[in-house]
Amino acid sequence: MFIKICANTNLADAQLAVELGADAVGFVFAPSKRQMTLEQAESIARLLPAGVEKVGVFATDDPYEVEHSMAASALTVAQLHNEFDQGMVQALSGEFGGKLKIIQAVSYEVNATERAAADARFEAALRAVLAEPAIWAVLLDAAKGGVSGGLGTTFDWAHAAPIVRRVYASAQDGKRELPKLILAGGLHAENVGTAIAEFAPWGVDVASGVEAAPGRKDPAKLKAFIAAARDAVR
Ligand SMILES: O=C(O)c1ccccc1NCC(=O)[C@H](O)[C@H](O)COP(=O)(O)O
Repeated sequence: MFIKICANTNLADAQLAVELGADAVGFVFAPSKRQMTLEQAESIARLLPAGVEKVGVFATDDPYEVEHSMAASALTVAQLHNEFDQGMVQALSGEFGGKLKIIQAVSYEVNATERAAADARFEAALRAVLAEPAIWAVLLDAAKGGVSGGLGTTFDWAHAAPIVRRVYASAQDGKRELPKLILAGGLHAENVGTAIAEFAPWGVDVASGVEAAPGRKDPAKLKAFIAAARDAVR
């Protein structure tokens, strides 16, 4: 199980996540109460072990902003947290010779007034992302009123999981490996086992559920989350 601890804002938290067994740590460049500058993230990322993925989280439609940040830093993965833009993803991937690991977020709207229409949009977005070979992983997250990222909100897993399974099954043509599935959205130590049982994801991601306050990790929550995620797949 790949475990990403997102929205780090200081070296001590990122190092603790790594010591406790996180596979990836994230830094948010998107507008957020946990927003970092590239320079701040870089000063942390370059002190972390080589095997740990250092994820930059962007919400921009400018591929050059992402390209510049990724090329000039110790970051190893770009997470695109805005709506999927195939042209941007292909341009970005092309700049790195197809070697850049790109995570694309796809959000499930929790406050939909028209559930069927929201489901159709979610399904179409997921289908489009899975069809794009430049995507390394898709991150499922919750959205409220079209806003997503670090909300600490879960979504209706029992409703969404069959949609996700169906889209993955129909995208599978046996010719290439599909983007990996990373589950996010309101996860914490007490619910991550259930979430893993529902979706059988390749990885899980958390921000709010391991915090003492926005941008500051709670060591006990962090430890419990990583242990619970690992236990769920033993
Ligand atoms: O974490 C943020 O504040 C954030 C803000 C804007 C865009 C993305 C953001 N985070 C990206 C992540 O990968 C989070 O871990 C993910 O959204 C889950 O967050 P949470 O529900 O708080 O665990």
